[in-house]
Amino acid sequence: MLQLKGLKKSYRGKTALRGLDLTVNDNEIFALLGPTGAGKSSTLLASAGLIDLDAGRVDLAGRDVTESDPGSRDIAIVFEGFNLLPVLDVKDNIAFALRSPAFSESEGEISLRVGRTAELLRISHLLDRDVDTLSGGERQRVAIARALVRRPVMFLLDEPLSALDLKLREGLRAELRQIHRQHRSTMLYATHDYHGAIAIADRIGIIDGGVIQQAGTIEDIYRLPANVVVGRLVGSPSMAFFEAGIEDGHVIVKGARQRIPIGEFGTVASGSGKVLLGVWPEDIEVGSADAAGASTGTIYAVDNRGFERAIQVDTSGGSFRKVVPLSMRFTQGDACSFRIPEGRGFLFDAAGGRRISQAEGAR
Ligand SMILES: Nc1ncnc2c1ncn2[C@@H]1O[C@H](COP(=O)(O)OP(=O)(O)OP(=O)(O)O)[C@@H](O)[C@H]1O
Repeated sequence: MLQLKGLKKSYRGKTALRGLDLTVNDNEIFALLGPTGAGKSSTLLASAGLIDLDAGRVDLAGRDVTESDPGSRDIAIVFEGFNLLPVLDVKDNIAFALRSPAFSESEGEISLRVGRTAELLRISHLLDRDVDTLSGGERQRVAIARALVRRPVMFLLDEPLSALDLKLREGLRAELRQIHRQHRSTMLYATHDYHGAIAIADRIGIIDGGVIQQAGTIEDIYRLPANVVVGRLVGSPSMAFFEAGIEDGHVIVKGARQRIPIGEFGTVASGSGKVLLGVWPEDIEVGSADAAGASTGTIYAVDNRGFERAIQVDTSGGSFRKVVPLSMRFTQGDACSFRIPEGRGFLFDAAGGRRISQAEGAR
């Protein structure tokens, strides 16, 4: 549905996109997950034709639209700021795009479509209200209705839910999925919220530094994370990294007791030298300080979540965060043990951050 090739964009010398490639398939919800300044908005704006690119090509539904103006692209975009028109009431805001010269609908048809869309988003009771009297959540629904009513071939949603409280966010996310199922629409959803991305998306693209670092299902990414950037942006908590070295066919983690045979990581591109050992925190075993054969660390922080505890463990090779059951009664400053089970973990180039081991994480 959408294919971006080699997109480059700088704003007054500040590079936002550095040769970005991305494919969004027909009928999928694709989440663009990345930190602030990663290039998410620029990617969406470029797809919609709202910024001029320095280089690259945008194909929409099999057609090269790189030089086409935004109005002819049949894309609807919902921004974080909602972009509603304060002088119009809700129903005229929703109807706004349908009254443009690109549509030739009668007022009767427009009213019917606005009514149906409002029902879908449960805002029928708000149709006569001025938009500046609405709550943030209501405004967001109106903004989505306004995009949806056009039935575009594709939706671009830029952090559409970040201004809402958790409950509203979860509710609207479920509704977006529902709308997606009913309309079989294609959505590109930009967010910096990991939980939000995995909850809504069929596939995810990890974006940082103006390029897609990795794209795939969340399972694919967990199984074989492409690089350190991906490890740091995926997971909750994200991947743990330990400074390590390869010596005599073993991976030796700085300050730790374990010597892990290199064979456990599959084929490894480099036979010696400094590496980073990345492990999903769920795979790390932690226990009391006296556990036999384990390495030791210190509990730096404990975050009690009522039904579980999130701990941060400092070790000589690096620190990591992990969720443990409440029955593990760690307190700040305690010593603890940690162990990386066999067959878990990935090796990354210490300088460039690229994954150099080939074995999939056994999950
Ligand atoms: N109009 C602009 N003028 C100058 N620099 C800009 C402009 N728009 C974006 N940038 C810069 O380009 C880079 C990418 O910005 P972009 O808005 O695409 O990132 P983002 O991932 O959407 O970030 P956020 O999550 O904060 O919205 C950032 O460094 C940003 O400061």
